[in-house]
Amino acid sequence: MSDQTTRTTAADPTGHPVQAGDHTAAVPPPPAPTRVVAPLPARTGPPPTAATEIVQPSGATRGQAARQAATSGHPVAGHPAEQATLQRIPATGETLGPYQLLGSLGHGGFAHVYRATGQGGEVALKVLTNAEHDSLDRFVGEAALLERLAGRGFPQLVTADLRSPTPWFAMELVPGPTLAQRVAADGPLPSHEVLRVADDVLDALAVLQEEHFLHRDVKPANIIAAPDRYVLIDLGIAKGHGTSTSTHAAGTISYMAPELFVRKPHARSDVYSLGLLLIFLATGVLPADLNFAGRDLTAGDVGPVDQRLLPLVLAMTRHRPEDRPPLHNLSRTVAQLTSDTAGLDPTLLAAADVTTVERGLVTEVLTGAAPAAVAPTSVLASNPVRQGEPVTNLVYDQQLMGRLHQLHGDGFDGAAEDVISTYLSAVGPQRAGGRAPAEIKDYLWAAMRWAPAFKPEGYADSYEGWVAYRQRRGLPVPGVPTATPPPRRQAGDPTQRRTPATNQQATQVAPAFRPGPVPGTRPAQATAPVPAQRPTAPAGTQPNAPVQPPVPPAGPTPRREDRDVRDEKRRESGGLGAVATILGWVPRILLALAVYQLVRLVPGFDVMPSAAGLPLFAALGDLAVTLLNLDAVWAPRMAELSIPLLGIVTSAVVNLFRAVRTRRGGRTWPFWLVVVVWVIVIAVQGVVGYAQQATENARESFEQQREQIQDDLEQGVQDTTEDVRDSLWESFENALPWN
Ligand SMILES: Nc1ncnc2c1ncn2[C@@H]1O[C@H](COP(=O)(O)OP(=O)(O)OP(=O)(O)O)[C@@H](O)[C@H]1O
Repeated sequence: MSDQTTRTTAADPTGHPVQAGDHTAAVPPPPAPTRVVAPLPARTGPPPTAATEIVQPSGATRGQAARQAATSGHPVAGHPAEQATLQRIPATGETLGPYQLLGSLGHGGFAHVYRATGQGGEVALKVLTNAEHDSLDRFVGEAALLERLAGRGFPQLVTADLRSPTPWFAMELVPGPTLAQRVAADGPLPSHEVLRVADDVLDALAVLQEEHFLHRDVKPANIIAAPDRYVLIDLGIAKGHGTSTSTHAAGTISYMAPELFVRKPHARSDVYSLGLLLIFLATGVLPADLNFAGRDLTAGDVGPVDQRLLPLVLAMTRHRPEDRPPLHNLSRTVAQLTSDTAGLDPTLLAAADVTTVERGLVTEVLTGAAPAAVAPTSVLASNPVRQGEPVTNLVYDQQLMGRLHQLHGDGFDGAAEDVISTYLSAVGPQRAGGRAPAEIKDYLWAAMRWAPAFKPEGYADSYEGWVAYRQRRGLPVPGVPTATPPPRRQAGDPTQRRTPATNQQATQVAPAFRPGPVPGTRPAQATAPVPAQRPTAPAGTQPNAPVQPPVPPAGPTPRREDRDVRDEKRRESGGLGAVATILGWVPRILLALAVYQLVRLVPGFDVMPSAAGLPLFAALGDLAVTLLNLDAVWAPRMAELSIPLLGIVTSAVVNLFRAVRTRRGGRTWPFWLVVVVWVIVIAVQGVVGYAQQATENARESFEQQREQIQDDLEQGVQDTTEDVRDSLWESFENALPWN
C-alpha cells in the first residue's frame, strides 16, 4: 500500500469528505458513503507538478521525458505521437494499494482496467496509463463522478489512490461480456433484449443527466451485460486523449452524434448514440454514416429492425438534436413497447421542447457555466469533444470531411489520399500524429463506416481524375472555375442529390457537399504556414500532385465561421440560394412599407403618399376587386390589404426554399412581423377611420340641423311676411272707399 493511501477516510466515520487536497483514500470495500474522491484543487496555471509528474519507466518524470524529447528533437521511442505520453503499465501480479492485479479486463488509450483482489473481494481496478497533461484531472473527474452516481446504472466506486505515481481507482467488478463481445459471439439480440438494454441505459443516462453530465461515449463496448442488468461504464471521456492507441477510437466516432462533429454537444447527443447502438444490437450492423448527409435515417437505412422498434430508433437518431425525444419520453416508449398490452403513444417520439433538467445541462455544463459544486468533476464536460487526439481529431474538420465525403460519394476513394496529403501539408503532419495519408484514409473510412466506392469508368482514381469527372459533367469543383455552367436544377430536387450511375454501391448517396475552399483552408486549429494555392494541373498531368490549398486565415472567430458556413451554403445551393436570398428581402421590404403606412396615420404625416397607391399594389387591389366581384370602391382597401398578403405569401415561399435547402424549418419571424405590423396598421386605421367617420357624421348632422333651423327660420319669416302682407292687403282693400 502506498504511504499516501494510509491517510484513509476510514478514520472519518461521519461520512464527511476527506481533507481538502487529499486525493487518496483506502476505504475497505464495500464502500461507506464516505467521499472517496476529493476534487483536485482548481487550477489556473500549469498543472502542479506534485500531482502530475508521473514516473516514466526510465525513472525520468513525464516532464523530464517530454523535455528530453523536445530538446533532442526525437520522441522517447516508438510512434512520435504516442510515446512521450505513455506511462508505466502495471503487470499482472503487481500490487496497487490494497489490491493485487489478477488480470487485464481491457484497455483504451487512456487507462488499463484489471480484475484485482483485495480485502473486500474482487474489484475492477482502473489505472491511468496516459500521461498527457490533463489526463490526471480527467481521471480524477471520472472517479469523482462514479462516486456521485453511487452505482445507479454505473459501477459503484470502491476506493481510489489518485496521487500514487500510478493513479488508480477501484470499482465494482461487473461480471459479464460487453455488448460488443456479446454481439460478436452470438449475433444480434432479440427485440425484447434490445428493449431491456434501452431501458437500463436510458435510466443510467437519466441519472447522469440529473448530475448535469453527458456520457458522450455510448457504444456496445461500454455496456456490460451483467446477468441481471446492463451497466454503462467508461465515464472517462478523456480516454484516448492525446494518443491514438485506443483500440476503439473508430468505434467511438461511429456512434457520435452529428452535432459533436461540429463541437456543439447537445443534451440529446447521447440519445443519438443510444439509437445507433440499439440498431446495432438489433441487426448486428451499423447503418451507413449520415453525419455529412445532413438527413434523418429512414427505414431503408437501418436494415431488418423489428417493426415495433423502428419508430423508436428512427426518432432517437434524428439528425437535429432538438428533434430527438427527451430521455423520459423514450423511457415511457420503451415501457410501452415492453408491455404486451399498452399501445404506442406516437406523441412521445415527437420532437419536444427542452426539459428543465436538459436546460440545466445545457446552461450549466455545455456552456461551461457550471456551478462551483460541479466544477471539480466537470472536466469531463468541459471538453465536449476530444481535442488534440490525432487522427480522431480530423473528423471534426468539416472542410476535410465534407470534401472526403464528396469524393466518396462520387466514387473516388483513391483521391482521398491526395486530399489528405494536401490537407496535412496545410495544417502540419502533427495534426494527424505523423500518420501517413493512406493510414489516415483507412482510419477515417472505418470511422465513418464508408464502404469502398466504385469509381466511374474512364477516370483515374486521383484528385485530378475526380476534377476531370466533375468538369466533364459540368459539376462544380472546389477551387477550380467551372468550365461549363452547372446543369439546371430540377424542380422537386432542390438539393440536387446525385448518385453516380457507376457508383451505386458506394456507402451513401452523394450528399451534394458543395464546393468550397480546398480542405485545410479553415482548419479549426491550423497554425502551420501554408503554401499559396496553385492551379490544378490539367487531368492527366502530374497525376498525384494535389492542389495546394490557400493560406488558412489565422484563428477565425466562431461568428466569422458561422458567416462562412452561411456563405458556403448559399454558394452550395447556387441559383436556388440566390432566389431564396432575393425573396428573403421581400418580407422585409413589405415590413418597411407597413411601418411607413403606420407613420402616415400620425396627424400631419397623412400628406405622405400611400404605399397602397404604388402601381403593384393598386393593380393587386384591382385584381382582388375583379376576382372577388366587389364594388369598385373597395379597390383602395384591397390595395392596402395586398401588402401584408404579399408578405405572407413570400414568407411562406422563402421558408419553403429554406426548408428544402437546409432541411430545416425556415425562419418565420419576418412573416409574423409583417402580419403583426399590418394588424396594427389596420387596427389604427380602423380607430382613426372610425373617429374620422364619427366626426364627419357629427359635422354632417350638425350641418343638417343648422340648415334645417335656417330653413325653418326662413320659412317662418317668409310665412309671417306673407301673413302680414296678406293681412295688410286685406285691411287696405277693406279700407278702400268703394268697398
Ligand atoms: N467495472 C467493470 N467491471 C468489469 N469490467 C470492466 C469494468 N470497467 C471496465 N471494464 C472492462 O475494461 C474495459 C476498458 O474499460 P474502459 O472502457 O472504462 O477503459 P478506457 O481506457 O476508458 O477504454 P476505452 O478507450 O475503450 O473507452 C472495458 O471494455 C471492460 O471490458
